[in-house]
Amino acid sequence: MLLEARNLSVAFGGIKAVDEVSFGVAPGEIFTIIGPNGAGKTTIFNLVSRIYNPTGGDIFYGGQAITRVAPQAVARLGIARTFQNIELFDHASVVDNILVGCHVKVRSGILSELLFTPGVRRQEMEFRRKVEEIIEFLELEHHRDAPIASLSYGIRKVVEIGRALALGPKLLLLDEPSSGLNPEETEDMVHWIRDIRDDLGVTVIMVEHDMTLVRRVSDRVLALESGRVLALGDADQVISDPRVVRAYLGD
Ligand SMILES: Nc1ncnc2c1ncn2[C@@H]1O[C@H](COP(=O)(O)OP(=O)(O)OP(=O)(O)O)[C@@H](O)[C@H]1O
Repeated sequence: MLLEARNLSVAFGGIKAVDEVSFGVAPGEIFTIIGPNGAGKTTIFNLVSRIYNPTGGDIFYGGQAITRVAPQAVARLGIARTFQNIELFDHASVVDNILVGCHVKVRSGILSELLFTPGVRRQEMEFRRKVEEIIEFLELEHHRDAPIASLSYGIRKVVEIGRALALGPKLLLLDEPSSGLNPEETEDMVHWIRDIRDDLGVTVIMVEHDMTLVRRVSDRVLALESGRVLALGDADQVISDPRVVRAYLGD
């Protein structure tokens, strides 16, 4: 397994947002977490990306426990994410926003960065090349120099994915990739998610409400309700599970 959660729990003021949740994600899988509002989906992302500390259980990545490592260390290990509400620099260009993603991974000292040593310069060139590759991959050429604020919501979501890819991740966490998108943009998103896995070999875990998207791209699905596992398995099987249908209808 590339990522494994074992009996993962977190409580906020006595409320168990995530309660003894266990699941594993295999390399190359597209794994989706579904569930009604407040079920604990984003909280699981915040636990994996180490924004929250669990109150119980463990998280393993490539067999190594990451339950207590710092968020920056998680990024360096190759776990990247996007957010439910896009978090980009609105007045910077597409190129510059994606470039930020490259810098998350570097550890060159502040002094060598200030002096702009040959090593740093080489690295900067390498980053620029990487950004161009991502821009081409995500077909953002037309928007490369545009400030984020001037772009449609759909394009911004793709840029945010580009920034996450700049980290060179093995695992990509996508928080509601279709939220705020129109049907045409959602259709494009289906293709981006598949291409990221098929062409770049990146394992994807996503949180998603749009069941058409979930069904079309997911290998396996984890359904949560009130912080607990309701169902886990094949996408079609979980989506049509009567307990899952009931949980959504009660939402
Ligand atoms: N930092 C926090 N402090 C207090 N409560 C929190 C915190 N983060 C999450 N929660 C609570 O944990 C529960 C799960 O929230 P979470 O955001 O994970 O749900 P979700 O399944 O992602 O919902 P949605 O579909 O609405 O995004 C909710 O009751 C929420 O209020």
